[in-house]
Formats: sequence, C-alpha cells, structure tokens
Amino acid sequence: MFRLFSSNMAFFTHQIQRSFSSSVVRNVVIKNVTIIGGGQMGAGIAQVAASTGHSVTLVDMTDDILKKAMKGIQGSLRRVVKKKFSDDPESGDDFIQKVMQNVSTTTNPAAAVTTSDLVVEAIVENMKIKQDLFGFLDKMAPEHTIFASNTSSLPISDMASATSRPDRCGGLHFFNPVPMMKLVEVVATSSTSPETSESLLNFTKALGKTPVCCKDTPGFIVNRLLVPYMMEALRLHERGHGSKEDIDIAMKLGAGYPMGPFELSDYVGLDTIKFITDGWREKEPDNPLFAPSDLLNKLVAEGKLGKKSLEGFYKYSK
Ligand SMILES: CCCCCCCC(=O)CC(=O)SCCNC(=O)CCNC(=O)[C@H](O)C(C)(C)COP(=O)(O)OP(=O)(O)OC[C@H]1O[C@@H](n2cnc3c(N)ncnc32)[C@H](O)[C@@H]1OP(=O)(O)O
Ligand SMILES: NC(=O)C1=CN([C@@H]2O[C@H](COP(=O)(O)OP(=O)(O)OC[C@H]3O[C@@H](n4cnc5c(N)ncnc54)[C@H](O)[C@@H]3O)[C@@H](O)[C@H]2O)C=CC1
Repeated sequence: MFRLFSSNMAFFTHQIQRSFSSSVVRNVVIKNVTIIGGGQMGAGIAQVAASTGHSVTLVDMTDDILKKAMKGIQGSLRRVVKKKFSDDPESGDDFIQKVMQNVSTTTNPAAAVTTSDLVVEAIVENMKIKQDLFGFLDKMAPEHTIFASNTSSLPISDMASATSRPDRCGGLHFFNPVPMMKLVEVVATSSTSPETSESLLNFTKALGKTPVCCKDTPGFIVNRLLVPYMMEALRLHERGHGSKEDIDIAMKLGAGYPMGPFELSDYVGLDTIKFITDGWREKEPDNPLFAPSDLLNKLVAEGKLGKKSLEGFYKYSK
C-alpha cells in the first residue's frame, strides 16, 4: 500500500515538476533568432522572422554575400508591400524600414549566437559542413538556445549528435519562396524534447505559417513525394517521351501545379536536387526512385544550377 502511495506520489511530483518546467519553457518566447546562411532560403527566413517582429542576426561567409542577401530581402519586401499597402504606400515604406532595422548581419557566427533563442541553419546541403557548424555553435550558444536545421533531405539526428543538446535540436523546413509559401515542416527526432517541439511550433505560428509535424525520415513529407516526382519527370524527358516545355505545361494545366517540374527544379537549384538524390542513393542504392540523371549531372558539372546562376533547364535574365 505504502509502495503504491509513494510511487503515486513520485508520479504526481514528477508530473507537477514536468508541467512546471514545461510551462517555464513554454513561456520562453523566441525573440532573438540567428540565421546561418544568407542564400535564397536563409534570406527568406530572415525576412519573415524580421517582418513578424523578431530580432534577426543573419550570418554568412562574406560581407558581399550578406549585402546581396539584404538587397534581396528589400526587393522581396517591396513586392510584399505593393500588395499589402496598395492604397497606403507611405505605410509600406515605414514597414520596410522597420523590418530592415530588425535585421543585422555578421560574418562572425560565434558572436551572433551569444544572445540567441533560436539558431536556424540554412547553409549548403552537406552533412559534414552542417555537423561542424552545429558542433562549433554548441560551444558558443547559451544553454537554452534551440538549434534548428532547414535541411531538405539530411537526418536532423545526425546534426544533433554533433552537439551536447540533442533535446534542443529539431528541424524547421521552410519552402521556397519563404515569404509566399505557407508551410513549415517541424521535425522532431527521437531525442527532441516536447518543449523544444512546442517552442518550434509556436515560432512557426508566430511567423504566420502553418506547421505540420514530421518524423526525422528522408525528405520528411513534402520532399519524399516531390523529389521522386521531379526525377521521374527528368527520366521521362531523357527517354524522349516529352519536351521539358510540354512536361511543364502538362503538370501546370493538367495537375494544377503552379510550376512544372523543370521550372521548379531551376527555382530550387539543381545543385540542391543533386545533393539530395546523390545522398539518398548512397543509402538506398537499389531504389529506382533515386536513380541518377545524366542530364542533371551534366548541368550541375557545367555550373548551370538554375535561376540562381541564370541558366539551368532554362535560361534567365537578371
Ligand atoms: C523539384 C523538387 C525538389 C525539391 C528540393 C528541395 C526543395 C525543398 O526542400 C523544399 C521546397 O522549397 S520545394 C519548392 C516549393 N515551392 C514551390 O512549389 C513554388 C511553386 N511556385 C509558386 O507557388 C508560385 O509560382 C510563386 C509563389 C513562386 C510565384 O507566383 P506566380 O507563379 O503567381 O508568379 P509571380 O507573378 O512571379 O508572382 C506573383 C506574386 O507573388 C508574390 N511573390 C512571388 N515571389 C515573391 C518573393 N520571393 N517575395 C515576395 N513576394 C513574392 C509577388 O506579390 C508577386 O507579384 P509581383 O511582385 O507583382 O511579381
Ligand atoms: N533551395 C530551396 O528551394 C530549398 C533549400 N532548402 C535547404 O536550405 C539550405 C540552404 O539552401 P539554399 O538557401 O537554397 O542555398 P544557397 O546556396 O542559396 O545558400 C547557402 C548559403 O550558405 C552560405 N554558407 C555555406 N556554408 C556556410 C557556413 N559554414 N557558414 C555560414 N554560411 C555558409 C553560403 O555562402 C550561401 O550564401 C540547404 O540545406 C537546402 O537543402 C530547404 C528548402 C528549400
């Protein structure tokens, strides 16, 4: 009887402590956000976080890249306010100014994380480089800081294993273009604590996005379906069964997609798609969904990476 009572007491005490500690964690509102990588995704995430009142530090390797990122954010904000403040352009200008004031830039990641509540990693899709970054930042960031990766395809748990805080690591997978796309996949590994997941979910809602919860499986939900579709479109074209233009028109007008698979691949970046499929093929060499494409390999080898290099499947002007 006593044993039952004491184990019940222990259970209730644990529950009380748990609800107390999780409510404390829940009350930590993410305010200071550090974004590592100011490319197309990092700049977009910085823009949305700054637009929703967060204090953002954007980190990249050179000042020139950061200048380009800030210019991109300003250009994208202009497109947003043109719609949002269509009958009040002065308020639109004020909004842009306020948002830009919420973003600072640096090439020093160690300094950038010292007051950070959340770090969002959006650098190149390479596990070794991401692990090195996570391991380094782990030593620099405060105890409470949550680390999130925007990876398209790599296991979050492998990045978390480079840190001493796997319970405070998770995935925040945004979609391109970040200011327009409503979804964020919130990824929990088997080590991610419920409090971390909840903080990440709350953060995505504060950004005005719709989160879905994902397990730490290859491609989460969207890319596990989108990447095989895109590779199948490539193979269809390589077999000579359709021009890229016709395949794009077909999927837009026949399936209601806003972009066809070749347009979307150029938009995302052919190097990123190659990184993803090469990585998945290494793990599942016999899976025909991840079979290589000569055309994709050739374009990437030629530096034709899509819209960002002004040529991929199609040509683009600045
Ligand atoms: C291949 C799969 C492999 C996956 C590999 C990894 C990738 C990932 O991990 C996950 C991903 O992100 S997958 C990609 C997800 N994104 C998509 O599917 C985008 C599909 N496209 C669209 O939704 C529209 O074309 C879109 C919204 C982009 C543009 O809309 P429209 O087609 O109507 O064309 P526009 O005339 O250019 O734009 C209309 C208005 O939208 C606003 N806008 C667009 N881009 C913007 C941006 N970047 N910033 C701010 N506002 C923007 C804008 O109001 C624009 O009007 P204008 O400014 O007057 O042009
Ligand atoms: N392109 C897309 O549509 C999407 C990409 N992603 C993922 O987001 C991540 C970034 O992708 P993108 O923005 O497209 O790439 P990107 O090539 O446009 O930008 C990457 C940026 O990271 C910087 N960088 C690289 N290593 C760094 C380091 N150690 N420290 C600081 N900065 C560093 C680069 O200088 C570059 O500016 C990748 O993991 C990708 O898989 C996720 C969703 C969509």
